[in-house]
Amino acid sequence: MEKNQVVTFQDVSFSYGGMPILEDVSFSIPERTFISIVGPNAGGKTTLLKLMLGLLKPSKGTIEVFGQYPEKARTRIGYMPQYVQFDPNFPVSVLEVVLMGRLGAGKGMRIGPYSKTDKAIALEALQELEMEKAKNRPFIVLSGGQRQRVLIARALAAEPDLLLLDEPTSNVDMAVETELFELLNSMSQTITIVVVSHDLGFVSQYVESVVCVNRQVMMHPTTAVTGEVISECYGSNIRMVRHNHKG
Ligand SMILES: Nc1ncnc2c1ncn2[C@@H]1O[C@H](COP(=O)(O)OP(=O)(O)OP(=O)(O)O)[C@@H](O)[C@H]1O
Repeated sequence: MEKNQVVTFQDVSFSYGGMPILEDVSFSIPERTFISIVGPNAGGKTTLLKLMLGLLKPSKGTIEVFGQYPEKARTRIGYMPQYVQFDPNFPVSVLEVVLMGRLGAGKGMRIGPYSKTDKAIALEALQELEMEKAKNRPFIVLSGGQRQRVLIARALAAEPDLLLLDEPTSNVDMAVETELFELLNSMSQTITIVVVSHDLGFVSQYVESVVCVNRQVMMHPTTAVTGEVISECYGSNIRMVRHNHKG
């Protein structure tokens, strides 16, 4: 059966001030897929996610998420940014960090105490990432990898239909990275997952398609990612790291 498109970019260009970052970008992401955005540093990967979230506006072209303007669809999106700062003088607990994911969930922003349902969903998300035992610990005392799991749990607590993760495994070891990608892979049976990664060799074992971002955007099924495609995406400055495929 033909899948619906969750994200559609049509002839999109974007500049920061006068500096062009993306030019005439057209691609779409079908529902219930697991894809990765790859490309060289400063190629525009984070910018692409911010456009999907409606945090940035294109200078040209149109973007639709779930058939709406991105900012209207935001309550259906879970987002884990690349960098998250927490004030060490404000020792928020792990559970409180995950509960923040409930603030934008459902019908829109709201202020007020968290409900029992919010707490149950936040705990479930922590369980999924095997971090429930740390729920009362201050977030700032966690290791980099543990923090990353908690931040993924926060994105999941929004019960998103589209999950955007910006370099979610940059601080975790290979075993945890593998576990996380297996979890994301199984979650992509029901929701759409987009992961920004530097490690094309690793993500190729899990994702169905890669979106190569380097001013232009090209989408390829993982099976069609050849050496030629890689050098087109990264230019000649690429050092490929080979990973052993499972099975
Ligand atoms: N707020 C901003 N103002 C001006 N320029 C910006 C801003 N944010 C990003 N840029 C520039 O836009 C370009 C693309 O940045 P972006 O963060 O999208 O790249 P990226 O592919 O995610 O990079 P990386 O792999 O290093 O995380 C870079 O040259 C960056 O310096």
